[in-house]
Amino acid sequence: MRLAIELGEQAKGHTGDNPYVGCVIVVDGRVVGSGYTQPPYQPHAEASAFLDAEQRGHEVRGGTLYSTVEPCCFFGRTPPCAQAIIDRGIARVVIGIRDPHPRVNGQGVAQLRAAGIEVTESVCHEEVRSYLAGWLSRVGPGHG
Ligand SMILES: Nc1c(N[C@@H]2O[C@H](COP(=O)(O)O)[C@@H](O)[C@H]2O)[nH]c(=O)[nH]c1=O
Repeated sequence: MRLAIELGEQAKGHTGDNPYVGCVIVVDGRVVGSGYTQPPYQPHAEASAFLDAEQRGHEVRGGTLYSTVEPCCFFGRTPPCAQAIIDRGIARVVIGIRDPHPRVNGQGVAQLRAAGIEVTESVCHEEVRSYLAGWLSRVGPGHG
């Protein structure tokens, strides 16, 4: 998760109204892909990490995906990350904080769990809240 936070920090200032999320995919104790949120209309952190793994020729099936923020679960400017995670056969998802967006806010986690994926929440959540403080203050107090 600390590596995901470092990656997310790299996107700060380049994601418009979106959170600057970082994502790392691990298979058998090895990082097989990683990424961070691209500018609006371009891949989210999870999609970037999947692309990275693909480009490096690494299999992600059965792996653990770490994301600083709960994966989105609706079609916005990009397709839903939760569905991509399910489709790719990820076995476990670890998140820092929930996405306070009214169309996500726990529904991304619920969708993953309904698909049989183990979800662990609130990992390094204080560090995540701290690096995302700018975005959290824009989306409102008490969120995440
Ligand atoms: N940047 C980011 C997320 N951002 C979230 O995605 C939603 C906006 O989607 P869109 O209009 O497609 O950009 C909104 O809920 C926002 O908080 N979600 C993620 O899974 N990963 C990411 O890297």
